[in-house]
Amino acid sequence: MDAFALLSRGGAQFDKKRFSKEVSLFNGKRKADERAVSKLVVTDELPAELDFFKYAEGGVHTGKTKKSINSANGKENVMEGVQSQAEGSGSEDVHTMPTAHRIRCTGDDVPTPIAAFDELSSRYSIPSELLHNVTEAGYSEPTGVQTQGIPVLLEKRDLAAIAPTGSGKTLAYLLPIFGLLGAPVRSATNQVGARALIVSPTRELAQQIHNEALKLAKGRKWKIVVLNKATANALRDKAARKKVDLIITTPLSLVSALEDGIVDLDHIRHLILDEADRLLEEGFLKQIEEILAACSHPDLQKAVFSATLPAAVEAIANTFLRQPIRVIVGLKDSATDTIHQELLFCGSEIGKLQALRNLIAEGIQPPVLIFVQSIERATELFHELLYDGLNVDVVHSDRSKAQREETVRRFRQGEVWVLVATELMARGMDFKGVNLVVNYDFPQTVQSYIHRIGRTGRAGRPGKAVTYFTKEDAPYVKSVANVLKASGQEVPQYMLDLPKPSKLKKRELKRRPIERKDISRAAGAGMGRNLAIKRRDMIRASKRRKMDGEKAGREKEVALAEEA
Ligand SMILES: Nc1ncnc2c1ncn2[C@@H]1O[C@H](COP(=O)(O)OP(=O)(O)OP(=O)(O)O)[C@@H](O)[C@H]1O
Repeated sequence: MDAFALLSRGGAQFDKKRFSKEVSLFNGKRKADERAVSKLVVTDELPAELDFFKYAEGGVHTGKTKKSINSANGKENVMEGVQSQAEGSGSEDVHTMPTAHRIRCTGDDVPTPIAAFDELSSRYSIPSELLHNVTEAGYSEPTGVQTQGIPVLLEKRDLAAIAPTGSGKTLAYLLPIFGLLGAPVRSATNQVGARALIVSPTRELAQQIHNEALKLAKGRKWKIVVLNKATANALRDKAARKKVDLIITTPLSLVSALEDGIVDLDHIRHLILDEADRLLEEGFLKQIEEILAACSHPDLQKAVFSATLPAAVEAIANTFLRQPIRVIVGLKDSATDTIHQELLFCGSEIGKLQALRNLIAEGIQPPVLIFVQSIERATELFHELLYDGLNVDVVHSDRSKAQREETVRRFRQGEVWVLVATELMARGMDFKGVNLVVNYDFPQTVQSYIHRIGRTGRAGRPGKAVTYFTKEDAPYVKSVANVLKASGQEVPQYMLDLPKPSKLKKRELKRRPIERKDISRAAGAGMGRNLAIKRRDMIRASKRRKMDGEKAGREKEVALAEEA
């Protein structure tokens, strides 16, 4: 289908005349030679540059047949195939899913899964308005993680849920929370304050969860608050605080609200850690410990959710989960199988830029998300693509909250077709129609790879992910190549034969990304002097315009705040 028709289906409007240049770009009508880029030769054999390892034989790994991107029955079902498997000791209950979901479930007294949302009213007295809102959202049947996760949470059990990106984990915890919150408390004397808490690693994700929660709670008078400066101010009023039912927050916002004494977690009964493996990593762990300590209710129910949960992090989770039930959908730490994945050796930084320009020249379907490893590189690549005349924007943590929100909004609406992003956008963000993810910079961990590419191929839709690597990344390629292999994708054998990185090297990479040549320097390298000067001037002018725009925006914000 035509990319623009596809985007317009989601309500976005495109002025093809005004953006005729971009339209031709995205439709692949622009001649490749106009772009003065040399074509990269994609090879299945070990590139000479990588032969310093002196061991790998070339050839495509053909041990597995490639899975089709759509499910075999053509239904928009997130999961396919039945594969239930016992894990752990024989004393644990193991559920065999009667439906077409690959689920492994361990723990004591595992609740029976649901086959349909309707069952929730008879089994758990879930209010009809809630189920009506589920139907209104277009969810006709529960996804794998929902079939098992929802009853586990409704039976007030602790839960560790690991399910692929885009498989509906948000609803798997929101629906039970609303089911357990009961009727909204209206009388001031009975109000105790927040009874449920959802923690997510980024503001953007917290905001997205908030939007989903509002949709699901439509018609019910629960007070749902996403913590930010404005709401924190409002919560200084004790009476306002008592009215809150559910708080959604990042760890940092919550800890500073706790320190300011404007949030009280004594009555929290349900705590969800979304993207739990990220939250339990160094950097967030201390804050999570503070939050756990502040949730002092004896009946506190805790649940962790993620698409990835490495064993070491799960061990940390198990220190605070009480007799948890563990639900794994699909293969643990694997990519969603509706994503077609490619790994591309580009030789050098110049090669990466050429590869991206080739890809664009050949025609790509927006929306496209491009990941880089740092704020500087995001800015550089953004300016390169802007210079190329693309409808592009950039999002990273150095941009103001208002700018970040606006960029995300415009990307969702289809007003921005290519978004350059840092790791900030890698987790949880639900951009429904993303057709392509490009890992311009090789991800620092396998988990990062899985989450980044998981921005496409969501809710059973097909998607594509291309990952570039250079000689410098070669030591880390094998782990990602194994993810491709596990998802049934074709992988050149030499990638699988590369040596594993040592634990030390992995730790180093996790701490600090690989040093790379600047994108702008790489961009200038292949050009004539005059072209390079012209390019530099254009980028400078665009930076100036952007800074002027941002300054004006900030002044407007201040003026508005003062008016308020
Ligand atoms: N039962 C359902 N049927 C169809 N679509 C659903 C269902 N439940 C959720 N979805 C849709 O699936 C998409 C992905 O859901 P969600 O964002 O919760 O995924 P996730 O598993 O949390 O992904 P990630 O690991 O990336 O955070 C959303 O657009 C959501 O609206």
